[in-house]
Amino acid sequence: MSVSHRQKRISVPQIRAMKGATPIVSLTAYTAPTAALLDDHVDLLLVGDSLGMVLYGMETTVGVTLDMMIAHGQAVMRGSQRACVIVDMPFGSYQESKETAFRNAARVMQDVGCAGVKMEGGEELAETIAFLTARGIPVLGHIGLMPQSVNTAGGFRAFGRAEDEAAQILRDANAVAAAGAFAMVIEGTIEPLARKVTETVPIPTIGIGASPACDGQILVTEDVVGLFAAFKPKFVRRYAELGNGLAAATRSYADDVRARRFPALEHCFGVKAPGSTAS
Ligand SMILES: Nc1nc(=O)c2c([nH]1)NC[C@@H]1CN(c3ccc(C(=O)N[C@@H](CCC(=O)O)C(=O)O)cc3)CN21
Ligand SMILES: CC(C)C(=O)C(=O)O
Ligand SMILES: [Mg+2]
Repeated sequence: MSVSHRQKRISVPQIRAMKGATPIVSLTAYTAPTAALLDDHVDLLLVGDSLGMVLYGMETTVGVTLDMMIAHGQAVMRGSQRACVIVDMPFGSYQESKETAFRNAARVMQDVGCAGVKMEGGEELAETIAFLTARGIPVLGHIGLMPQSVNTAGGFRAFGRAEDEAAQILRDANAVAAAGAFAMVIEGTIEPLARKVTETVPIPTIGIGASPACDGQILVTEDVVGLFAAFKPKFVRRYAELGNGLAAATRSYADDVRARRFPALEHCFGVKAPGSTAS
C-alpha cells in the first residue's frame, strides 16, 4: 500500500478522549486473521494474556511468557490497520521493579510496534505506571479481578462485595489514574463499584464483568463467538456459535474423505477439465 493510501490507526490520545462519550469498543485478538476480521469494527484490540487459556489450554494466565505475547502481538499488528493495539504484559515481566517493567515493556513496544501495554495492578503498581508513562510508554491499567493474581486472590470471583475490598479497588483506580494510565480495564467487580469508579476517575474505564456505565467494554473474542468452550463466564454474551459450525464442517470433511468424495478431480493438479486447456 502506498504511503498516501495508508490510514492512521486510532491513537492512545483518541482513546483517552472517549471518556464519557461514545463507548469504547474493544475485543481481544491473538492472530493476524482474527485481527483483520475485527479491525473495522472495534476501537481497541487487546492482545490479551488470556491467550494462554484460550489458545494454549492453560488453566490460568500465569504460564504465559513475554515471547508468546511478542509473537502474537506481531501477528495482530500484521493483521490490523486501524485499531489501537495494546499488548498485555504477562505475569513476571513487570512486578519485580519499575526498571524491569520498563525494559520488558520497551521490548514489547519495539518488537511489536503496538500503541501501548496493559498491566494488572492498583496502588502497588502506581510507581511503575508513572515510571513508564514518564518515559514514553502508554499504559492501560487493569484493576478489580486480576487473573495473574489468581493464586493469591482466591480464584476467579467477583470483587468488591466486602466493604474493605471495594474501598481498596477505589483507591487502586485513583492511584492508577494519578500515575498516568491513559485508561483502565475494570474486571469482575460488583456493578455499583465499577459505576462509582467510572464516575470518580478522569480517564476511561473499560469494563469486563463490570457495568454498562463504564466508558467502554471488552470481552474475549472467542467467548463472544462461541469458539471457547472450557467455561462461560456470567458476563459473556454469545453473538455466534462458531464452534458448532467448525465441528459441523469437520464432520462433513471427515465423511467426504472416508467416502472418497474429497478431493474431487477439480481439486487435483494435472487433470484436464472437459473443454478446458488449462490446469
Ligand atoms: N476465555 C476467557 N475469557 C475471559 O473472560 C478470561 C479468560 N479467558 N482468561 C483470563 C481471564 C480469566 N477470567 C475468568 C475466568 C473464569 C471465570 C469463571 O469461571 N467465572 C464463573 C464463576 C466461576 C466460579 O464460580 O468459580 C462465572 O460464572 O462467571 C471468569 C472469568 C476472565 N478472563
Ligand atoms: C479480558 C482482558 C481484559 C484481558 O486482560 C485478557 O484478555 O487477557
Ligand atoms: Mg489479561
